[in-house]
Amino acid sequence: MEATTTLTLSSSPAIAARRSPVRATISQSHLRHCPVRTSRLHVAQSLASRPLSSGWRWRRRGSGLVVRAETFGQLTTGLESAWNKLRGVDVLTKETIVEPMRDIRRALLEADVSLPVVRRFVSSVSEKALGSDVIRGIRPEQQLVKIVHDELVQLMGGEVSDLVFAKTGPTVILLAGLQGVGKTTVCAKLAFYLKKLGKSCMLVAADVYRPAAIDQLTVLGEQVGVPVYSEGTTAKPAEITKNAMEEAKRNNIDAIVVDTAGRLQIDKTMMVELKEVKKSVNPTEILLVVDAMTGQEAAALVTTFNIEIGISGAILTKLDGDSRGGAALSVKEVSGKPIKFVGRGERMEDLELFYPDRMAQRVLGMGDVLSFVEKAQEVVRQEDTTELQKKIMSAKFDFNDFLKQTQNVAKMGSMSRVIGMIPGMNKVTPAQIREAEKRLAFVESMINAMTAEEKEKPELLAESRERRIRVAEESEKTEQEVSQLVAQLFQMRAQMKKLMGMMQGQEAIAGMGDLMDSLNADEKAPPGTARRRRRRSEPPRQRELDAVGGASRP
Ligand SMILES: Nc1nc2c(ncn2[C@@H]2O[C@H](COP(=O)(O)OP(=O)(O)OP(=O)(O)O)[C@@H](O)[C@H]2O)c(=O)[nH]1
Repeated sequence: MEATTTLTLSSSPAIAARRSPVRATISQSHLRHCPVRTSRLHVAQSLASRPLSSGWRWRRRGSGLVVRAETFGQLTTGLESAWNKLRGVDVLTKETIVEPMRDIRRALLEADVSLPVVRRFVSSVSEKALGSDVIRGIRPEQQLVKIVHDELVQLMGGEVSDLVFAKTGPTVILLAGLQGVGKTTVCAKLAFYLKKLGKSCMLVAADVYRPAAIDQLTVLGEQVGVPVYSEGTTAKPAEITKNAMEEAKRNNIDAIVVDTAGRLQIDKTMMVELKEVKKSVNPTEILLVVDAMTGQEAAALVTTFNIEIGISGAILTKLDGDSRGGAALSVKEVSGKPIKFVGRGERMEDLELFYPDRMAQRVLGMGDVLSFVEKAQEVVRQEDTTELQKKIMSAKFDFNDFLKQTQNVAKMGSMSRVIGMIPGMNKVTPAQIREAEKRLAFVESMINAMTAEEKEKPELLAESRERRIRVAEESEKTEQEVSQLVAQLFQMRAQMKKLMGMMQGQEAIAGMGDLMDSLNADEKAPPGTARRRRRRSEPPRQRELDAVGGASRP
């Protein structure tokens, strides 16, 4: 009997509104020989007897593998092998760039960038590499990285292409796209984005073929706090949109976002309908929503829609999935239309403007500091930061602060996304990210078992073994794990204060307080025996530092 794996096709909230998760058993051999992407969609489709959006998630039970590749991970690695070929080379010549350019070509093709685009890109980079002057102190591989970076930025449109707003009357944003790419979700995300800009917004349910689409839009509209205009499934989309426009004018609404029906593939009816809507309200923006995981196919779709109805740009969804980057790199070059936004998750805040330069940095594994700072500024209020700095400098950083910081990171997006924005962290593997997420949940469970006083005064836990035992019992952890957590907090206090002190030019603080000593002593001594006091200056036991996950050695 062939080994089988049970797949739980858990669905995302929006799909859950339409159908329950689907469970299936599939043979290992079937999974083994299918590339992940195909088997995921193949499995989903064979089970659900209809093509599903790639918004489904799947994971094998037991010792299975959580399938989640990193956006651009493969492309970044492929490009890196190009730079590595230039190690020891002193100047870029026709001969020395042959191998690196072959690597770049292969990396782009594997990222599902269309061949004509790859050919043009490689020839442009080669020309610039050979034409570039040797700059003193700049290594050839650094020169090539810079040339590739600039070419990637140009390939993706050069600069950000923001939403265009109507000069008078409501701005009309018409969304089109195939089934399941994320149009309805993007409608709500756009409303969320417009509200952040201080603009009033109304959603329009013009997808009259799927009653669930109207319900879904209504639910999402409530979630974002914007009205949803609909006339059910009997009226024509053009009529609905026209009436919605009148309603928006009456209520002085700044922008309306129109959700339209998706199809499995482009069909005449869909195009005729979109042309009628366009004629009835003359939209300010017609944006095609495409799934980043469809690679160069997305670029072809944008071209077709642009020829058929004329579009002003594209919105790339599911960039948080295992997209290889081909869509992001191909759309502008193939269709001539810019990507205006990217979706990086299912939450309403997971829609952001598309910055070609930042995307190029991520592709090159340089992180995305600007987005990181913007995200941090969105979730962390200035006064909280000032308050936090004071607490750090007075070594009063407590478990409430710890919890607040972890929650702020969570608000910035998934751990993999936050890490992806930090330069040099692109080497962090999905397994390490999952480990970090697990560790965070583990720590939060212990903190949540503490009393408000203990969170504010961790010294109480350091001084009282009974308290630590109670927290361990309530959080179903061991006393040792609670002790390690408390020890880590004191480590963090010292390191953060030292770091802050160095940044402000102050002297690093003296060693850890007695509390660490009493804590360490407890660890060693069997329960109930007297505590051994340690000298103040003695650094925390290496085991504590190791327990902090390899914290800096004394
Ligand atoms: N991971 C991820 N999922 C997304 C993103 N955008 C949308 N989704 C999910 O994709 C699935 C389909 O989204 P919908 O908005 O229903 O797609 P649609 O194009 O309106 O689908 P139809 O109404 O059938 O045409 C949902 O589960 C969404 O939560 C994204 O950026 N990342």
